[in-house]
Amino acid sequence: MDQPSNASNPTDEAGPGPAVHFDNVGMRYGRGPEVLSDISFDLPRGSFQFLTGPSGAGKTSLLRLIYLAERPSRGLVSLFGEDTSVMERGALPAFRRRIGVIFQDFRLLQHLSVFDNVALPLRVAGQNVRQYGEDIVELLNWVGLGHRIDALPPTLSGGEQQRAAIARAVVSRPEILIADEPTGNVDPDMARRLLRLFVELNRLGTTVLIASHDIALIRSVNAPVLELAEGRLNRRARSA
Ligand SMILES: Nc1ncnc2c1ncn2[C@@H]1O[C@H](COP(=O)(O)OP(=O)(O)OP(=O)(O)O)[C@@H](O)[C@H]1O
Repeated sequence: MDQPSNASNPTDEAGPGPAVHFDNVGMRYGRGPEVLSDISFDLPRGSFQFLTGPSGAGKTSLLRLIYLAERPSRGLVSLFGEDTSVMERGALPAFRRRIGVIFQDFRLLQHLSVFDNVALPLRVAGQNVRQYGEDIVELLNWVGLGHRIDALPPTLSGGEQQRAAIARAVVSRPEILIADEPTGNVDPDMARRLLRLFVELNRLGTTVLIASHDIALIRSVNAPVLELAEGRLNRRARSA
């Protein structure tokens, strides 16, 4: 069984507070009903946790709150000890750059090659991509895309697009990685390989939260499981 760090493991930009803190959070879309209610949990810096629950339970909505794509309708969401409700709009892009996200719909830029999609977070951070060329190729080999480096996303299978999105999310070693069903389109062997990548990233200090329905995947790592049901959280130390 893989053993993530789950220890407080501050990064260079460590300040006070956990990587993610939710206190009594509620969320609704527009004027609709609450899709998340009374959500309280912490992701300590350097921890690794799963988020599970049936379809419609609110997993994606919770990840969207962490990524600052949505605001809570009540309660407190703080990142790295900062209350997100008082963050100025102009500060959001810099915060988002500290978070690697694997979306369910991948969100690759269709006109850029696999390599350039994966290099994008480094470019945005002002890094010299040439310097990282070999690392990017190595990462693409690890996720089984070594032969598709120059391909455009519309020519890739769903599983290949998902792996390119994963490589893009981890390439800059973000402080937080949130992943929405990151192994939903790959076979069990590749799922285990991708999980090893997340565990390794966690060992290097990244706080990881993975939303997944995949019980076998969850059981293969010794990590806490946050379980959502109808927008509310039941915490379990481990999956059953
Ligand atoms: N943009 C939206 N506008 C209105 N309601 C939404 C929106 N997105 C999600 N919802 C609703 O919020 C609830 C939680 O959805 P969410 O996508 O967060 O669940 P989930 O656990 O991620 O589901 P799945 O496992 O199927 O991806 C559902 O009732 C859903 O219909």
